[in-house]
Amino acid sequence: MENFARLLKESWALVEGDRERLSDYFYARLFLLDPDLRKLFPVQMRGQGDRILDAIVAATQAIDDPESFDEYLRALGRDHRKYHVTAGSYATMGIALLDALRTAGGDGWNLEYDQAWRDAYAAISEKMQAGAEADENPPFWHAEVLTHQRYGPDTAVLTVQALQHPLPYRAGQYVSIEVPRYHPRVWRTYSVANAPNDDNILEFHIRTPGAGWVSGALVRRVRPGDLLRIAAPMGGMTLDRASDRDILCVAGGVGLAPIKALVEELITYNRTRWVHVFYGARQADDLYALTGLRELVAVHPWLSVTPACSADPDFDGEQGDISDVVTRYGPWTAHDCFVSGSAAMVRAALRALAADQVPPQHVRYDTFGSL
Ligand SMILES: NC(=O)C1=CN([C@@H]2O[C@H](COP(=O)(O)OP(=O)(O)OC[C@H]3O[C@@H](n4cnc5c(N)ncnc54)[C@H](O)[C@@H]3O)[C@@H](O)[C@H]2O)C=CC1
Repeated sequence: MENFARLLKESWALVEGDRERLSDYFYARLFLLDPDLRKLFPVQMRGQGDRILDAIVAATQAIDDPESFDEYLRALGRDHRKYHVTAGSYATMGIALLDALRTAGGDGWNLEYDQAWRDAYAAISEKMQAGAEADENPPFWHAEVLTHQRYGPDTAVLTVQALQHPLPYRAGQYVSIEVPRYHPRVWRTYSVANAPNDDNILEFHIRTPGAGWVSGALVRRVRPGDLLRIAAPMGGMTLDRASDRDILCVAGGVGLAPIKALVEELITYNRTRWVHVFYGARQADDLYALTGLRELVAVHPWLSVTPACSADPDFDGEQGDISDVVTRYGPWTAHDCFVSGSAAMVRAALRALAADQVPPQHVRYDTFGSL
């Protein structure tokens, strides 16, 4: 296993510097092998396009962590049902991937690398297909936008109702969303911001300072009554109900979404665990969810919320990056910890918790594949 993981990492180092070229080769080869697959993908591929390749690469890099690997891949397989991929498409993707790696790797590529990727892809696609086959839910849900609230130019909170079938998920998980009216076949992942409920209503917090295709449409264009599509829930940032440790939550910006869902789940049963939420944003105006959190603090004695601003000297509260603020309140050694935000923020928070000697198995986070 060690040698296998080493070969994958070594060979990836050879090609990762030019991911764009790898991606171009992969899709060119894929559509040449099976032109029918082209219609499953967005019109515009580059940059904004599909992320299948990213997902495969993230999985191969995680292969030395078999436990998370298994559930991650099964969930990815369930999620990929939204593309209507068949066993045949998995095989074609494998051929395209190997061809692309060989071409991008050039003279540095060798037979050992080839075999390692072939084996890795076989293991990955087998688990993905097993996950997909075992799933009794539809490949995606149609969902109607019920409410849409803007907070400043870049942020929106929306609620949607999944139609026709219940959408089972756990607090802390994320789903991918398509806005067919504006960007057909482009899917992006977002954490669900509320706990599961009988009405099949899901809340999402979206922020995008740039144009961001799906996020841009969700913040600026979508209106109540519009239809979205939502694929299978994924992610392991969920509560361990058997644990009696107190809880630390660290959220940066709209990374608050899954944390809010976890707090809502705790409201349904928690009486004994102290829950500390650290909520960071750049400016006070970006703390869009603070009022709602304070309302919860007022009625749940076990809950505390500490907001902080990293670029607002006038803010009457904690100053600095949220990871530094958390450190000031530690140690967190005996807590279950949940971290959610940008990849850089998650990295900083993980470093802070490691310095506090928090055992890694007590820390949960989802990075959607990129840390
Ligand atoms: N499950 C998850 O992990 C989720 C993650 N997200 C991600 O959260 C991010 C939120 O973005 P915005 O709302 O624009 O927030 P942002 O990027 O403005 O960051 C908010 C706060 O996070 C902290 N932070 C940011 N970069 C940091 C760094 N390098 N080191 C230490 N602390 C840092 C600071 O306290 C900052 O004020 C997005 O990247 C989004 O994809 C969003 C939802 C769920």
